[in-house]
Amino acid sequence: MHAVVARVTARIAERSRDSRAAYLAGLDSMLARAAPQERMGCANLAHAYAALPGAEKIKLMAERAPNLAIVTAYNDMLSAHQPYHAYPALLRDEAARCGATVQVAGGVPAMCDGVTQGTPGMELSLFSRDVIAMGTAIALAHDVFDGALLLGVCDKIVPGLLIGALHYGHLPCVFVPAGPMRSGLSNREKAKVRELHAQGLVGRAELLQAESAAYHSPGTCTFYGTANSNQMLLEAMGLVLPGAAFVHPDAPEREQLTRAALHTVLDIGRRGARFTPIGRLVDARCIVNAMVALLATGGSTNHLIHWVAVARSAGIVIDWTDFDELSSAVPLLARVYPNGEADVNQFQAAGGPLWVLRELLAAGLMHELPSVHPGGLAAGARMAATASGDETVLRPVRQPFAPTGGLRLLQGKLGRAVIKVSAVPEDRLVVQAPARVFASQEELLAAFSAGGLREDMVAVLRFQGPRANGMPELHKLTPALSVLQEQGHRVALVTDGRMSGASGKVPAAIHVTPEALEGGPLARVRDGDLLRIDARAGTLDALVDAAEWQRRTPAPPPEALPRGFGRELFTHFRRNAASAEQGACTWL
Ligand SMILES: O=C(O)[C@H](O)[C@@H](O)[C@H](O)[C@H](O)COP(=O)(O)O
Ligand code: SF4
Repeated sequence: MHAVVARVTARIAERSRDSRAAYLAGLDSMLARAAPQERMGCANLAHAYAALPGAEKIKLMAERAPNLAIVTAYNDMLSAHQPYHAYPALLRDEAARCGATVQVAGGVPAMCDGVTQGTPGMELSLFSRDVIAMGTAIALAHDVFDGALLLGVCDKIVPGLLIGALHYGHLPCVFVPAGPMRSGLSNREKAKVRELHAQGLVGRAELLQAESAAYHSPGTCTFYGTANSNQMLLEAMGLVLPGAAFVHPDAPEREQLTRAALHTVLDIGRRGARFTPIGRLVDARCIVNAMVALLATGGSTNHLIHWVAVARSAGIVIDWTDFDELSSAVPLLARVYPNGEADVNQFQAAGGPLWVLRELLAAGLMHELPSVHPGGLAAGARMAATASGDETVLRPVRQPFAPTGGLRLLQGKLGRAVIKVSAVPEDRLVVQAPARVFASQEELLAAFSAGGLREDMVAVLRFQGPRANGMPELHKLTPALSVLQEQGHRVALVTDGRMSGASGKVPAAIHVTPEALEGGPLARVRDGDLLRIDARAGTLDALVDAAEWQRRTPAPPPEALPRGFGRELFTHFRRNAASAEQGACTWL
């Protein structure tokens, strides 16, 4: 085991000792209970089974057949989730063949960040994660289940399902992916058309044509953003069938993998050969494996928030210093857009998540752990080829793209922040320039369209944190900032908001904590202040005289509270949200 990985794991386990012990005690008390048929009232059972066909009622009542919950995030709005419409029938059919039953225990909402990007709806996005977690708990609260199949792929949906399922840690759970769409217009070509449009060089019709050629059918979008990072992290945690993530929705193997997921939940159930409740599987080592996989692939910055919340749901406490320390030892093995030209289909063809696991396990950078698959992570990793299928996409640990991971911690006078370095050109890892403060992304884009930004600048967008407006992704800024960068200006973004997992090539210090609304230093920044983002040194500073800095009165937050688009319904989420570094949890 690599010394840094061992040290960080030990520190996390020690820090989490009491909370993890309390979590496991709760899990064991749930396991100690009698079967639902004894433990629950007759009316409860009758209600639970009322809609089942007669034969299945008998299976459950008389034969005590295993009954599995399906928690589904199906809707037609996420291309990645649209295939799920057919999954319950498929799983029901497979369960009947195994003498088991399945019930759709509940559906959870799923927001497509691509649809809401740049719109007020994006201010519900982060908190939808906790709504999904609550929905998962509501589904599993029917409490007549021997295991769960979790149907979700995208950004906040996998974290939300995982957070909810971990609150039922006594259950064996398996994630059931649906796969990516085939490659259309490449992500780089799509980004180019966006930049031309941002400069007024192509019209809306041409832009729409390009976007539609990129996003063209059912399946996950092909950039390595938050959704596809979710798949890599689920593989690293052993919560999905090995190699299941990136098989296309319409491939013949997809149905086999979905049916096999049902067998797997039965195998790891209490009557199966390898009882593996999710709450025991997800321990400090498992969380560290996810962190390592994120760093080794330059995954989404959103997981520096979501996986803190996931870990906490299993009684495990992690922070950005843990990520940063691991990043110093974990090499960058993958270059998938926005970290390179390739898309997730080329990533899969080059060896995919299993190849990454194989390399990281062999190098002692990942813990060899049990998984939902017989033989654990190692057995899954052995399914990968021994050599990379394309060294422009996947490289071995002995010859990585970079000796350190794709995400870094920044800290200094402006607070603590994170930056994705794997997508930023080498000569942009340090940017020192005058601040330009904007009240909103719209204001910045208007200034860009008016031609007012042709200069070196650090754009500061504040009051975008969890408690301010729900911490939206500000990814619509990427084309404009990219154009400025390509014109030779030294530009960067500093914000207490988020960026998309698909953002990348412009240096961005994001998730700044404490957020401006909570007295964070960003509120003291003025136009013209010299700011410095140094991703090499890991610093984020305002080069302003200390006395002057202290004298300053923090800028006031925007008067109007977020209203419309149902944002009023999330007032208590904003009020209760923990900091980004604490996972922006709204339930603590
Ligand atoms: O974190 C992510 O990966 C993003 O939220 C992603 O899910 C979102 O859809 C982007 O907006 C897609 O990128 P475009 O907006 O560039 O299409
Ligand atoms: S990856 Fe993003 S844009 Fe694509 S379906 Fe998922 S949420 Fe929507």
